[in-house]
Amino acid sequence: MESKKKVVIACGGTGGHLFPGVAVAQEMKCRGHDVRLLISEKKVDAEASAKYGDLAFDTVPAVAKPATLSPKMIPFLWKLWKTTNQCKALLKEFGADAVVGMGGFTSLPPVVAGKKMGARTFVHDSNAVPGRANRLTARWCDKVLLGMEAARQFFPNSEVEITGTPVREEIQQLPSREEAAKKLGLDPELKTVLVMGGSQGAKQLNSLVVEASKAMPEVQFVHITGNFDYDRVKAELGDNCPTHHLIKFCDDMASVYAVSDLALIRSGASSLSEISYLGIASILVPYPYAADDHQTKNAEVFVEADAAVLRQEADLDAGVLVADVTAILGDTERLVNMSSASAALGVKDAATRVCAEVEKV
Ligand SMILES: CC(=O)N[C@H]1[C@@H](OP(=O)(O)OP(=O)(O)OC[C@H]2O[C@@H](n3ccc(=O)[nH]c3=O)[C@H](O)[C@@H]2O)O[C@H](CO)[C@@H](O)[C@@H]1O
Repeated sequence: MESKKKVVIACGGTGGHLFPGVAVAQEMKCRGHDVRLLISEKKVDAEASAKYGDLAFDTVPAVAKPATLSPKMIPFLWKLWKTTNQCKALLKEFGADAVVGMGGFTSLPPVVAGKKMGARTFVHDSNAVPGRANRLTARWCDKVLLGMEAARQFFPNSEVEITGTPVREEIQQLPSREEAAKKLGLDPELKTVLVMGGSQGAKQLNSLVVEASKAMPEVQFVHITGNFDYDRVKAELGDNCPTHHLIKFCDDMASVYAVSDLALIRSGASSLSEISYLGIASILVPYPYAADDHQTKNAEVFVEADAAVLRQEADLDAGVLVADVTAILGDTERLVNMSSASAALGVKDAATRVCAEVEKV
């Protein structure tokens, strides 16, 4: 084994940053290193980290960058400075050798603190168009680790390694379809569609799926609505849809993936890394307000590989959804081909690759 390292992984703000961070931490721990995860104080981070009691989490304030000319810029810079000092204290107490930032402005202060204290610094970006915080830190951090080749062009002056985006341990080892269906109260025999709107919610998409599913009673839906939209979607669905199952927040994605034949989801990078790891075909509906429209660019990678169908929310109605779902699930050869194309995009050893880079410290 490489010599034991003390590694801080900054991964707060959203599931899309937190779960790849957990995956890196799990692999680091397996390899005998000491790991601390820095997440934000947001409820979403508390909820998402709750089941990983064997990992050590610390919280730091969430830092979100306002528009450059906004008057909120001054309080932002003040908070950034204060949080960076807080991170410096945490890093010093832990004796960190390396800091890995998984993206977002919440991971900026820990990476800055790491740099100032002489630790090795890494940023990982999982999107086709990298986030702004990562583009900023990439200028001086030791190495930029990327989920997708498409993002390389944004870092012409950095040392770059394409590692793929790590996937949590439990998703690497799914239960059987029957076991998972039993756990979730589903029918393992029915063709099943996973619906997931991502961290920013998906009110319109949620409503369209409810309307579409009523026209496809032979298809089973596992629909993760997000905490905020659950009651509204439940009311829209009514009581007569036994094949449409709603989940507020899912802490057992492994079971959900194990029963899913098709994913109808946003194109957030972590969800994409998971469905490609597992070889699941998809209909992708990018979050329309994502920074630099990066979810469309993420989705395009999957569409170009014939692993997915891309639908912009503005062009979507229930009829289009019914047609897409029926066409894919009704054509076994197409479903198998899309699933294989999805699997070909998955990077099975992404966590190992990230750890191997950090171990070079
Ligand atoms: C709106 C927005 O800008 N979102 C961004 C955010 O990800 P965001 O968190 O929105 O979405 P992602 O698809 O990247 O990640 C969602 C993660 O949460 C998990 N999950 C989801 C629901 C649930 O109930 N339980 C659960 O465990 C999924 O399995 C997945 O691991 O950061 C990503 C990584 O930079 C970006 O690609 C996304 O575009």
